Amino acid sequence: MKAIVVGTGYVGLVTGACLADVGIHVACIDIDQEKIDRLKQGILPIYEPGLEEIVHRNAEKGRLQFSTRLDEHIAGADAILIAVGTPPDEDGSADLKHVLNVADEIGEKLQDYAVIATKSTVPVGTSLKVKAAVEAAMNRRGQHIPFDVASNPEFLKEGAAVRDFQSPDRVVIGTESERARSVLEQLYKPFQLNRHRVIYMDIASAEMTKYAANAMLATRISFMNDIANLCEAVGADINQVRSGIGADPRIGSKFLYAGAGYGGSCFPKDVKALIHTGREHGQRLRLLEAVEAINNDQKQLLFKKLQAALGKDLQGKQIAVWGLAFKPQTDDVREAPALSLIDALIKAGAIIRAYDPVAVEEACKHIPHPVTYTRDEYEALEQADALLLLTEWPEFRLPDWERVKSLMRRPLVLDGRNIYNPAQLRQQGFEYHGIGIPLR
Ligand SMILES: NC(=O)c1ccc[n+]([C@@H]2O[C@H](COP(=O)([O-])OP(=O)(O)OC[C@H]3O[C@@H](n4cnc5c(N)ncnc54)[C@H](O)[C@@H]3O)[C@@H](O)[C@H]2O)c1
Ligand SMILES: O=c1ccn([C@@H]2O[C@H](COP(=O)(O)OP(=O)(O)O[C@H]3O[C@H](CO)[C@@H](O)[C@H](O)[C@H]3O)[C@@H](O)[C@H]2O)c(=O)[nH]1
Repeated sequence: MKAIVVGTGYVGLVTGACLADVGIHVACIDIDQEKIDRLKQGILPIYEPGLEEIVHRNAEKGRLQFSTRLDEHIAGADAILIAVGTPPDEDGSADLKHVLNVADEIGEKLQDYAVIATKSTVPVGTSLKVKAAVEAAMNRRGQHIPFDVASNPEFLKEGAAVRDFQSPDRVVIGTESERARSVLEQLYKPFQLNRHRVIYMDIASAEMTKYAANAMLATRISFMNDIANLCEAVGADINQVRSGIGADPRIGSKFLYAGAGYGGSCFPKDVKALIHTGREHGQRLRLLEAVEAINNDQKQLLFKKLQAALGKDLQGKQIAVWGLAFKPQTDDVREAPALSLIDALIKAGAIIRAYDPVAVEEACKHIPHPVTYTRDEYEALEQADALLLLTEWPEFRLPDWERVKSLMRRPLVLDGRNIYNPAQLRQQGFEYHGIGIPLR
């Protein structure tokens, strides 16, 4: 089989590499010449556990190619997967220009039958727009090559992307064509070894499934953050409450962690886009409006906690930040709580020393302010008035607390991911604040 993946970012590169790894011939296409040149030299644009080895192995075998030229690879492709970005437009809607540009290019270059499947997260109706754009481009060149469109949303999580792709909970395929269904069935067949389910549905439902899944997960997080803040006010402990409710199989124990708010390239943008779709159709999604508002507040919660502990004026205060990525095991800082918090702190006159095991390079691109990035977590603590833990990297879990205390000016710990034991830290002389953890 031969597949083309257009867009070689988090989704495209993981998809291309994992498909090549089961023997499919894959060409990963991107418009970013530098990204493609580096990939050809074996340099990956992202940090994702396990990915580099798969890319290198399959590139060496010649099964995985990288190019900016769709026309040079399109002949004989059974499936063309669109995996370009769909960033939020000014009004919150998903910007489809990259997806439709790709559709247009496919229409110009297609030589024989292929299934054109959209893996990007796109609003209901986009696959039909893709179809129309491909047809329009073919009309312009006066040729009619048969093709089908399908919606094939991706559910991988960053930091566990390879595992999620190779062993998915489900693969959703939305198509109205038997031929397309059979091509995509073949494409994903090698992964059925991993007990996953392929769920077929109509195109609109597949497109909606992706947004509904992310919106549901974001809702759980905002719900827990709201309850956490109440726990703190009434003297209850969100961690104990989480264990208590998560034991009910109707609720389940996953995705119930209170914290400094959800970030990443998906939840914030997809919740926004779904709210926008609702408005467009006269169906206000009031629950999701609240989910978004709670999350925006939650991202500033540690700022308020810091002011409560150190006083309103943060001018000249030295703040150590542990973790910049929006979650562990990734270098992605898009919409990371660390970004908005550092912005607010610097505007308030605070001085930041930050450490992250892999995300510093990305953070530098996104944080316009002067921040001192340190070589390890201890260096960030020198003369600090407070430590903010923002990403639960494994290496932050068991620090040498005596050393931490000796380096800091004031032993104040604000744990934005609830990874530390409050009683133990308080016993060791720290002032500890978590999210939804009683003050004493
Ligand atoms: N990142 C995730 O964890 C994740 C998971 C599931 C779904 N998604 C969705 O998948 C889509 C892609 O997300 P991502 O994080 O991989 O994006 P990304 O920004 O990492 O990568 C997108 C790539 O597309 C390329 N591109 C843009 N226009 C192009 C064109 N016309 N031709 C060829 N390449 C082009 C860009 O240069 C970039 O390399 C989005 O819709 C996102 O919502 C993302
Ligand atoms: O209990 C939890 C779980 C997660 N988070 C936060 O939620 C954000 C998103 O985490 P996660 O979902 O693990 O990462 P993503 O890589 O953004 O993955 C989500 O977004 C992808 C893109 O659409 C989907 O494919 C995935 O299924 C979906 O989990 C991060 O900031 C986490 O810190 C919490 O605060 N509490």
